[in-house]
Amino acid sequence: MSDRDDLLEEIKAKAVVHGDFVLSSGRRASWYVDLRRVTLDGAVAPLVGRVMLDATSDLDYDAVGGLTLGADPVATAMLHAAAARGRKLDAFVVRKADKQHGLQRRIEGPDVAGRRVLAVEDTSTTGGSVMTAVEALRAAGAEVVAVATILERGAADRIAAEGLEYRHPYEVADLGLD
Ligand SMILES: O=P(O)(O)OC[C@H]1O[C@H](OP(=O)(O)OP(=O)(O)O)[C@H](O)[C@@H]1O
Ligand SMILES: O=C(O)c1cc(=O)[nH]c(=O)[nH]1
Repeated sequence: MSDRDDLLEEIKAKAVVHGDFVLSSGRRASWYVDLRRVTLDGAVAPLVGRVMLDATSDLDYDAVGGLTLGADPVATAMLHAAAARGRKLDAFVVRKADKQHGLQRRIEGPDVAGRRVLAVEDTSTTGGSVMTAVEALRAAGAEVVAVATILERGAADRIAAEGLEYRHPYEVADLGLD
């Protein structure tokens, strides 16, 4: 089995939940994929990092992150997987709102200004969250080379309309859901 196959089995076993849910966008859905249950699982997080690095291996970027909270463990998993492969990859966290005290930074971590960065998510439904991160990154002077999410749930058209490359190792059909 490949890393991609192994991670898919972990997602199906641990993250898919059926019920009546309100999504981030306010839409309702009869199923939810709680990817935090895999991205924060100590046995599975290294797999997340490798799969996301493999899905973006042809892209040139040296920092990765997105809108807190779902994006954070994805970014750090990639950082550690890259380190295990002998590659330095920084991570960053985009706050949902400006911080009012301390250094008042919207984007935490090593500076992204002038750098080629990858904007990540755990899943994207409307693309609203990841585009919030993209806008904050551009405002901070970063060049966003692409968007990458573990599971594409419906955001592909919006991300394409923004002229952004979009990588996602899995889509809804892979989970047997629609
Ligand atoms: O493509 P979208 O319509 O924006 O939906 C996807 C977003 O929803 C979830 O986060 P949520 O807003 O629940 O917040 P959290 O990451 O802080 O848990 C998920 O982690 C994505 O960030
Ligand atoms: O759209 C969302 O808010 C959403 C959908 C989903 O399947 N998982 C998740 O964490 N958020």
